[in-house]
Amino acid sequence: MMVAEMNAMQMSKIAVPVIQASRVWKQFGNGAVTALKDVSIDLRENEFTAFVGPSGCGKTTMLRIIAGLEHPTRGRVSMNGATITGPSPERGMLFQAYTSFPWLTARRNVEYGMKLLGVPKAEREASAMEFLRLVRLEKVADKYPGGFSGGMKQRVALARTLAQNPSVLLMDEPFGALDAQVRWEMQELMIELMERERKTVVAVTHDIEEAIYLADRIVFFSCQPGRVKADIQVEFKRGRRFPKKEDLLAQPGYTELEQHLFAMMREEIQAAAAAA
Ligand SMILES: Nc1ncnc2c1ncn2[C@@H]1O[C@H](COP(=O)(O)OP(=O)(O)OP(=O)(O)O)[C@@H](O)[C@H]1O
Repeated sequence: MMVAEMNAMQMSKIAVPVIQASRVWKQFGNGAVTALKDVSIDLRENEFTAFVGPSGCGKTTMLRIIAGLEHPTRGRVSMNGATITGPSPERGMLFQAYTSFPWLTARRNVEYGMKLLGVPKAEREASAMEFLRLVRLEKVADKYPGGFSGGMKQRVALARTLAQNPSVLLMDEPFGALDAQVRWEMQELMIELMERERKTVVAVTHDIEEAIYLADRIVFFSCQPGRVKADIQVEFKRGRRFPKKEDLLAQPGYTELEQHLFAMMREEIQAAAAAA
């Protein structure tokens, strides 16, 4: 096979959309609120996409539609060509609120989803420990999360979601409730997981710095109604992910992208204030 052909094949494999949202509208309250207006987004395999934008511009609604927790009023969202009609273990969801069960140990929390999927006991026990090791909680595997810090609880939730082996991971402000240092540690852990697990990830975040650090691509939503204002490939990373956050900050192009995103955010906030 010729090199050029191989490259074309590899390219098409890399570019294949896992999730395709086409011309999605979402209205609430019998049309009183248009949360999304004609939004089309393709999410590609092993790509980390951040949904960014001011409050109330439809980021969470779009994420919930991809999860199958909401249905579009118009338009279609599909995964690998099949229309999404409801939640599926193929699409794991991680919320801001810690979603671990306090009455189960960390290990049982991680096993829980696998149990629902019918994974045999021995396999789920081994797998739970593997994922707890991955999020560095193996030493507290048999403790109850009630006594854990926020970061630890969120790592239990992350391990539980990953243990179900979703090909798409959807995160709604996953680190929003954590303090700055823990948030930073979680972001670096996410980079490590992306390299190891090769998932397609979408994260809603208000934090521009977090979006630039984690994402290969940033979809910026504008408000009233929610639309895609900009779809930005984070070109300056040139496909690399940075295990240490400070290494990214030193890259040429970082500051320009940050300034651009802040300027768009200001524009949107001012437009919303003028419309109010
Ligand atoms: N279940 C619902 N019923 C009525 N209106 C809703 C519902 N869910 C969302 N909305 C409205 O849809 C719009 C978009 O909300 P959404 O939560 O998707 O925005 P967001 O960008 O994620 O905001 P935030 O960043 O504050 O979470 C808002 O005006 C919101 O009030």
